[in-house]
Amino acid sequence: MKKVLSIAGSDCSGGAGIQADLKTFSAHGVFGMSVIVSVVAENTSRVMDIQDITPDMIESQIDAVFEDIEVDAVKIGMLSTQFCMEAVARKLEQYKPCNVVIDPVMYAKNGCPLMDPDSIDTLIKVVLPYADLLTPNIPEAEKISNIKIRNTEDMKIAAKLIYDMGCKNVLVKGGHAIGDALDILYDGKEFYYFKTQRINTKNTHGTGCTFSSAIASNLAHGMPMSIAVEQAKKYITTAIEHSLNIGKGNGPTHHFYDLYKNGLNIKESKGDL
Ligand SMILES: Nc1ncnc2c1ncn2[C@@H]1O[C@H](COP(=O)(O)OP(=O)(O)O)[C@@H](O)[C@H]1O
Ligand SMILES: Cc1ncc(COP(=O)(O)O)c(N)n1
Repeated sequence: MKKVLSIAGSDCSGGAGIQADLKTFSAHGVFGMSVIVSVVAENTSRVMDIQDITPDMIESQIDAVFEDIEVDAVKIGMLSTQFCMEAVARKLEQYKPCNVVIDPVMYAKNGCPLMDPDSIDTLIKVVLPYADLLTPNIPEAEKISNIKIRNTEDMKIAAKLIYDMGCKNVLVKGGHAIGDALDILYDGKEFYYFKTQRINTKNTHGTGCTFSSAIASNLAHGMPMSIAVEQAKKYITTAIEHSLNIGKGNGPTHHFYDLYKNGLNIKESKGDL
């Protein structure tokens, strides 16, 4: 069985962070593991409190996994401060895992900040170079590339600028754009386009977490990057189509193993199952 590690924050309401990652791993038939970087008291509407785990404890958790278990892919999510980033980067340098997918989480869907804005330089200089794939959404791509993204051409310019900062592939996600949900992958040579119709729902809590974990799972299964993204796009689209009206804010997406195994072809009604 392939083994995939998530290094991320804990979302007690279950829709994003480590919890979304582990659900996605199970749906993809990989063995999921988790290193908790921050404990976030959040729900579908707001972030109430954040407690960062100490850098020593982050490093110990990563040691505990790597000294014992071969890791086929790593997904990295919320890294709230420079100190968390440096701890994770030290361990990436030490263990040199393959298939590292980094989602540079900055805000929750409800707009609450999850990363200290002063840490952006550390994110770029210390963490980003370890990414086999970096998966910024549009606001994150704007912050990292330092350009304004207004259209597809701007997404491509940002992808190139971010690629030049040292990651091996960049996927600029268009969930925050208007119109079709278009994501653009750049591998330093070519652009690949992944497009679906926009689904009319507010229940998109955890979409970025789920998407990056699906990609990491597919890479662990041995898929080449563009195929891993293509398949993960199908997974996240179906998970959004069947997203759940849980909570008062942005509800979570739906992870359903049979949905994936059976070619994403399910008969159940949409909404709460
Ligand atoms: N309403 C939607 N309909 C269809 N796809 C969506 C929708 N919202 C987000 N997506 C897709 O979900 C994935 C996650 O993107 P995004 O929401 O931009 O990430 P993040 O959670 O990091 O903000 C992308 O593939 C994006 O295109
Ligand atoms: C612990 C944690 N990590 C990440 C996100 C962002 O989730 P997303 O961008 O996928 O909606 C979140 N809300 N909470």
